[in-house]
Amino acid sequence: MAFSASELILNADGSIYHLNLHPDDIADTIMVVGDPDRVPAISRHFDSIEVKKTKREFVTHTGHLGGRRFTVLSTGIGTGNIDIVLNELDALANIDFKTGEIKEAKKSLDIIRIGTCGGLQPDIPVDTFLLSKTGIGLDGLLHFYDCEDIQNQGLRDEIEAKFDFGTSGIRPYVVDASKKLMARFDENRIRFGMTLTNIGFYGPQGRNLRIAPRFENLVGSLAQFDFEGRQITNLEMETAAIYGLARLLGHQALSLNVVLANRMNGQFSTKPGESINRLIEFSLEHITAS
Ligand SMILES: O=P(O)(O)O[C@H]1O[C@H](CO)[C@@H](O)[C@H]1O
Ligand SMILES: O=c1cc[nH]c(=O)[nH]1
Repeated sequence: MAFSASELILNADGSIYHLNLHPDDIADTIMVVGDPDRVPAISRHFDSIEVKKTKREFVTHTGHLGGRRFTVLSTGIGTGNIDIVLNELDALANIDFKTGEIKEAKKSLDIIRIGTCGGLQPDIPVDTFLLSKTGIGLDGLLHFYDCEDIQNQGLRDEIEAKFDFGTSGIRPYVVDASKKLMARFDENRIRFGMTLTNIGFYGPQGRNLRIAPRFENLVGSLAQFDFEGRQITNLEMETAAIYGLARLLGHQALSLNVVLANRMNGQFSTKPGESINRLIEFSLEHITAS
């Protein structure tokens, strides 16, 4: 049955509502970044750029590099936007916009985040590259979907047992990265870790400028969590939702982040632009290797 106009929303030119893209505008490998300015910082490495489209914070460039087609797309900040981006990317890949029906043969996209984060462990210096083996979401997005079966349930149960979020209603969800994409980064220039995704940058990441966070020493207790020798390494605002929605929709996802803040020793990178450019070059080297 075809989707109604209120569910699969297309613009007058037939493009998808928020991303402003047509199905042909995206490649099968998509790099997602938070900051719209990071899109040209990546596409400047392409041999050619074929598509440039923008709507709100969603900037998309599609082009070729080393004979292969890639898309880079900005999500803006937060998991609310990830809900839009992942659902609309999947619609572009797997719904026929002419008939409004789901295609019989499904396409699986490779979705790779290239982002920034705060580090949680004292021995992970600023400017380190981190690959998220697992995303832990405290933001709640995934609970609006039937998500039990795709979770790392053992780790989720341990987190639920160790952290008491009281009557706040916060319920963690835990999803692993794509093993296929992770295998491309098996080398010692990037550290593998567990990433905690939350709904904000200040209180939800335990920062206290002028409003005291509800949970005292959230960052300290997250840093001390240990599950079979694995620790929570970093905090940011998208990874767990990307992992969860990608898995639910049948796509492969991986998140790579550079540490800009070390929350344990109070440091912030003195060269954030340079660090993110280094992560871009490192990521492209691996993403474009066949
Ligand atoms: O640099 P990006 O990719 O935006 O990622 C991080 O930076 C933003 C906060 O400053 C959040 O989106 C967080 O996840
Ligand atoms: O501390 C930080 C740094 C970058 N991005 C985040 O979400 N948190």
